[in-house]
Amino acid sequence: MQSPLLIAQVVLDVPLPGPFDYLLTAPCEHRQDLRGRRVLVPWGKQTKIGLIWDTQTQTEQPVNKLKAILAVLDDIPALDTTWRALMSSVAAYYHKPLGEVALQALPVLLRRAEPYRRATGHPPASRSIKLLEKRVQKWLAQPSSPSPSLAKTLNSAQQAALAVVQGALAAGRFQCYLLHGITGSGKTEVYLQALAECLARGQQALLLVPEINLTPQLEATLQARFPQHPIALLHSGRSDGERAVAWLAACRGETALMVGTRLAVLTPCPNLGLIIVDEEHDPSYKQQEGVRYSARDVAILRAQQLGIPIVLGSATPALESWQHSQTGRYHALPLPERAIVAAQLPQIQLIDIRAGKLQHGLSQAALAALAENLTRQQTSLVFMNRRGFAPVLQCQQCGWVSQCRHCSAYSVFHKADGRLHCHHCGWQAIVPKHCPQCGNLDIIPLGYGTQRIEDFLRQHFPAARIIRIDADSTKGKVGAQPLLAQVHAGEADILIGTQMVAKGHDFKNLSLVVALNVDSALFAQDFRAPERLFAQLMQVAGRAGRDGLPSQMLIQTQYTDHPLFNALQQHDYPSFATQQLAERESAQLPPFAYQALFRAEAPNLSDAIAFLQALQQQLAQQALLRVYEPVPLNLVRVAGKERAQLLIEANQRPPLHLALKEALVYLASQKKSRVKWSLDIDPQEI
Ligand SMILES: Nc1ncnc2c1ncn2[C@@H]1O[C@H](COP(=O)(O)OP(=O)(O)OP(=O)(O)O)[C@@H](O)[C@H]1O
Ligand SMILES: [Zn+2]
Repeated sequence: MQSPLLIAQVVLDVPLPGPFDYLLTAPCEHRQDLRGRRVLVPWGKQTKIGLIWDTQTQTEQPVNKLKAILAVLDDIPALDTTWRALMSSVAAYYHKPLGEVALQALPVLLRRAEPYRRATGHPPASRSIKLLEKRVQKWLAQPSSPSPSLAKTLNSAQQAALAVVQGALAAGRFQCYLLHGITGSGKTEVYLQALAECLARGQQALLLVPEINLTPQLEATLQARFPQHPIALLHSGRSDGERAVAWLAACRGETALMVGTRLAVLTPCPNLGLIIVDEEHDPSYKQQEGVRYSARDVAILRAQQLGIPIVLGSATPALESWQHSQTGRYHALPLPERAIVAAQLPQIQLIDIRAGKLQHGLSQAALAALAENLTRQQTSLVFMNRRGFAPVLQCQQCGWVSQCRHCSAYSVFHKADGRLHCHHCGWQAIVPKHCPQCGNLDIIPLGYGTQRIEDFLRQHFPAARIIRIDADSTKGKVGAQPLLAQVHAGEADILIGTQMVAKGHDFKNLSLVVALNVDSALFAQDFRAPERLFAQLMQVAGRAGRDGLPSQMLIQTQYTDHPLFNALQQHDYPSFATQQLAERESAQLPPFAYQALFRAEAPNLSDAIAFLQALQQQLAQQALLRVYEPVPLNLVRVAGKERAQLLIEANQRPPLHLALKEALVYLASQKKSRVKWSLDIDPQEI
C-alpha cells in the first residue's frame, strides 16, 4: 500500500504571499520535528532557504506539479512554536507576507542557500555553519570579566519598582510596566537587578536599546555585573558572522543575556523570562523600510504571548505608553528623584535670539557661559541637530541656492571635503568656484551646522579641547566609540553633538548644555514634532549635572513663551503629556485613534497621486474610517522619485485592519505599474 502524502508548507522570502506546498520524500517524512526547520527548496531555477511552517497530508495543488524539498537542514534547532507564533502575529499585524517577516528575522548567513550538490544526495554539509559553530564555542568559553561590579543599594523608589517586577517574574505572568524615571534616576540599576533576578531563575532576558552607540558602554556594565554570562550583542553594527554567532547562542539557549537594537526583538529565545525596552519612546525602534515594525510594540506582543513581564523605561515616555499607564493598562513605576542624592537637574534658561546679535549662531549669553565653564574646567555640551557646515550655499548676486540634483532638497555644504552633500540620497558634488547660474564668485554658506559651530568655537576658544560627534565624524568601521571614550575619559572641554550624544550617556563633569536651532521643530507639520522635541531636549538636559555639579541648560529660541519650554523648565513631563494628550484627544489623533499610511512613489508625482486616489476610492466605501486626500510628501522628490501619501484613520483597530486587508486584495488584483508603494501601520512620521 502506498504511504500517504506528506506535504510541507514552506515560507520563503519571495514577493508572493505563500506558504508554498512542497513534497516531503523519504527519509524526511518520518521525522517528528519538521515544523520550524530550515529547508532547502527549489524555486524556479534557484535554490532557496525556507522554513517549514506546517505539515499536512493534503494539498490543493495538483500533486504531480509539486516539487520536493531538497534537504532538511539540521544545523540549527527547529524554530519553536512560540517564535513561529510571534512571526505569524507580526506578519498579520503589519500586513506583510509571513515568509518575508520570518526569513528576514534570521541572520543573513542563515538565509543564504549554499549550492546543493545532488550528487552527494545529502543535506549540504553547511560549511559556514560548521565554522560558526566553532566560533560559538570559542565565544562561550571566553574568560569572564576581570573586574566584577557589585549591585548598588537601591533607593526607595528603585526598590519599590524592582520589587514589583520581581513579583511578576516570580508569578511568571504578563504585565507591561512603564518605568518612568527622570534622567539620572537610576533606571539602569533597576534593569540590572531585574535582569539578575531573571538570570538567577535560569531564564533568558532580552534588553533592547535604541542606538548602537549605547551598546559598548552597556556591554561593559553588563559584563562587570554578570561575569559568568556571555552577552549576545545583536545589532546592525556587527558583522554577519558576529551576528550569526550571537543569534545561534541565543536560539540554542546557550546564552541567557541578549542585548541589542530593534532587530534583536525577533531573536528566537527558547527560555525567555523578561524583556526590557530602554528609552522606549525612541523613534529608532520603528523600522522605516521593509517590514515596518515597532520593536517596542513587538516586544510587548511577545511578552504577552509568552506570559512574561516587560519593562518599558523612559524619562519621556511615548504619549501612547503614558496614556496606557494612566488608564492602568500598563503598570506605572515612577522614579521621581535622581539616584545620586547630590545630583540636581539642570536649571533651564531660555535665550531670546531676537534680542541680541548672534555670533556665528551663538548668543553672547551662550558664549559667556561656555567661557565660564572652561575656567571652571567643567565640560560643556553644544547640542545641534544639523550636521555639515552650512545647510545651503547661496549666490549673493542672483539668489541661486545649492540643491540636490535628485531631490527637492538643499545640498549641504561640508567644509572638510569641500563638497556639497545631499543628506537624503547621498548625492555629492564639488563646491562650484562661481555661481553656476550667473557666474558671480561670491557664493556664501547660509545657516549653521555642527562643523561650522566647531570651526567657530575652535577660533573663539583656541585652548579648549573640542570634540564633535555626529554622523560625519563617526563614519567608518570604528564608529563613535573612540570619540565617546575620549569624552568619558574627561578629554573634552566642549562636546559638540547631534542627537547621537543626547541620549543615555552618563557623562561625568558635564555641567552646561547649550541647545541651538530648536525652533523649526516647534512648527513642523507632523503632530508628533512637539513630543519629539520635548523628549530630545529633556534627554540632552539630562546629560548635565549627573554627578552632583550644579548645572544649567541654555536654549536659544525665538519663542521664549512657548508652553513646551515652560513645561521643560519645570522638568515637568506629566503636565506636558497631559496638555498634549488633551490636544490629541480633541483632534482624534493617536493614541485616541489608529493610523495607517500608504506611501507611493513614481517618477512623476501625478502618477503617485493617481495611484493613491484609486486606493482612496476603494477605502472610502468602508465604514468607520477616515480616509484623507492623498498629498505629496513634504520632501516630495528623493533620489529622482516623487512621493505622496494617503492617511487612513479609525477610532478602533479592527475596522482599520479589515479595510487594509481588503485594500491589499484590491492592490494585488491591479496591473503592475510604475508606482512603488508601501504600507506603514502606526506610522511615526507623517
Ligand atoms: N541606588 C543608587 N545609589 C547610588 N548611585 C546610583 C544608584 N542608582 C544609580 N546610581 C547612579 O546614578 C547615575 C545615573 O543612573 P543611570 O545612568 O542608571 O540613570 P538613568 O535613569 O538610566 O538615566 P538616563 O535616563 O538619563 O539615561 C549613575 O551614575 C548610576 O551609577
Ligand atoms: Zn538628494
